[in-house]
Amino acid sequence: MEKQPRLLASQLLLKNSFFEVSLNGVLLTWKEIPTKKKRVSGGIHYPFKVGFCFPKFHRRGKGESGTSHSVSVSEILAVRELDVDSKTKDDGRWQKMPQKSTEAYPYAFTVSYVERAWQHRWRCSDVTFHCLEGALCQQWVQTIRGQLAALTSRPKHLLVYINPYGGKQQGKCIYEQKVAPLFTCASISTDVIVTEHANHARDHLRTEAELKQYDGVVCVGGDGMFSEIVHGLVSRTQRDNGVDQNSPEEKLVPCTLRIGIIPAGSTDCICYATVGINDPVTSALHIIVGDAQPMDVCSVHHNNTFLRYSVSLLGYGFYGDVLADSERKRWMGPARYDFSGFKTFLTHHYYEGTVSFLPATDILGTPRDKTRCRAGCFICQHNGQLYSEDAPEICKTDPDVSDSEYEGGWRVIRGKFLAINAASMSCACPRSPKGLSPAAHLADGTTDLILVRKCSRFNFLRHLLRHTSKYDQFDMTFVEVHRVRRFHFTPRHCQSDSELDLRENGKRLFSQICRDHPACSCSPAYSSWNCDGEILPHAAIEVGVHCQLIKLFARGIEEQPVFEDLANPCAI
Ligand SMILES: CCCCCCCCCCCCC/C=C/[C@@H](O)[C@H](COP(=O)(O)O)NC(C)=O
Ligand SMILES: Nc1ncnc2c1ncn2[C@@H]1O[C@H](COP(=O)(O)OP(=O)(O)O)[C@@H](O)[C@H]1O
Ligand SMILES: [Ca+2]
Repeated sequence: MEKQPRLLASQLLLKNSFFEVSLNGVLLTWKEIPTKKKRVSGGIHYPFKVGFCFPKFHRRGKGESGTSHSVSVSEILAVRELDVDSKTKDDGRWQKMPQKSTEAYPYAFTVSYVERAWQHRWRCSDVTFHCLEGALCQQWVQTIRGQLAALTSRPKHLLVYINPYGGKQQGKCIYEQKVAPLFTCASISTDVIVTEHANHARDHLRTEAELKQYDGVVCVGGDGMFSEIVHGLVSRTQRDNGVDQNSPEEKLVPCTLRIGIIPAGSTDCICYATVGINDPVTSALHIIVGDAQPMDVCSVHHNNTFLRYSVSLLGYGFYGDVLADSERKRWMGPARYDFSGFKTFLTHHYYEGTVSFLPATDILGTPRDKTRCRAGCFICQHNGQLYSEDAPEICKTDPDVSDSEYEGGWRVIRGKFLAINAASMSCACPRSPKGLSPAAHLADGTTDLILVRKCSRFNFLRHLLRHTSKYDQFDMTFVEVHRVRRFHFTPRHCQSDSELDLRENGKRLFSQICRDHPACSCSPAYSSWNCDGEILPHAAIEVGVHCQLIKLFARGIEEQPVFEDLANPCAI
């Protein structure tokens, strides 16, 4: 096969203007040639001259010499030659072209590329260049294709799971109308499974799927569906490597396949916090360009028995109660969380228990930082390396808290809590764009443990509302936050091993008591844990963070200085 040059430059026609079009292996650039200088090079290409430095991302500008655009080759989705025969056809696109141009420049190719739109959205744009000669047109197509083929991080074959009942039950339609056409455009082949029941995707991944043939797994659904994929992939990887998930101390083996999330759920917090928006087209484009974002995963155990993994929120008290209540209202769709949230806020239950945790003192960053985890995050890179070197788990003690004790580097806090939340990442979502722990990191090997102690309804409301404003939700006397590597929780009235199953017995018991005593303002002894949108069957749990156990087709939220909220920490 003829070797294609890496550098290519020609004068080509775009709409009704001539452009200097060049490709240098990194960027495709087209720059308008001022009208009076318009001429046709007749397809001669010449060595590319780099006279100025292009910015990293696609950019459009208008200088004295006309508009100029540049697109990173890594963000080109596809290139296709326009069929010469079709050019004579009477289709709308060609009708808009002046007759003279189409006749004079009968060969054309179209480049589809990523364009950045508002609020972290990505869109697919097309640009069509017209040439005088077929050979030149083909050379452009071949050269661009060659450079795309050299991008080894791009997936070619994907396994797709669709939850048809997630969110507003639009999963199938979203995939077919918005995502599949983009995959086809980028020559990605897929095997699609529409799930027939809960845990279908998890069990298929864990036992049946022939994973070797795929470059990634895509889930179309919400956080619960993503959680299924994580459980399937992580369990499969541990089984294949002979690792016992039941041992809380075991170091888990990272998964090699990346996971893509096409948001079609109710909260979509994992998608939102890793891409910056819950938008199916944006997510599809991140998959196509082959992005990779490592992520921490928490393992949750009860008495040395594995319960579940968590990637976003582990919440006891408020968020556990919201989830437990909302599960009975699935028919409401995403609005069930607003309804149950309001109801749970009014019940204002607190729960007694002991939280012990191993602070992550040997890392960069704290939960009160003003800096945020963003694309290319330095803290995640730094702490990730720290963990990969098997750093010893020795932590300094902090002598500053009256009701806490130290036990071998662990801190122990007993109290009455309205909420205990562990956020392994910010948990930003459309309801709270800054999230439960705005400074948490996606891949630093820690989780932010937020303890909200018993306080008045008014104060709790202030705390909740601060999740939706620029004010610091941790800057309140009844709230504390710790960046930890492990933690345990034991409810005060903890039962022995043959402990009651919370869902079956505990809830019934306490709701019964309260129904029998409607005037009683006491709180039930147990809440439940909300683990990425699933209820855990036990209240007493042990949690450990596994640094960068999985990878997503994402890159973290890209900086957008214009939209950045430089929060003023003044309290209301
Ligand atoms: C009175 C105003 C209150 C505003 C409080 C806003 C805080 C919102 C923070 C939400 C953090 C959600 C973390 C993600 C949890 C998901 O895993 C879970 C399951 O999501 P899914 O149904 O699978 O999409 N959703 C919920 C609400 O528990
Ligand atoms: N075909 C199916 N039928 C019923 N439940 C399913 C199906 N596929 C997946 N699920 C379950 O639906 C739950 C919610 O899915 P998810 O996609 O997260 O939507 P939502 O964000 O609305 O909760 C998940 O726990 C998942 O296990
Ligand atoms: Ca983390």
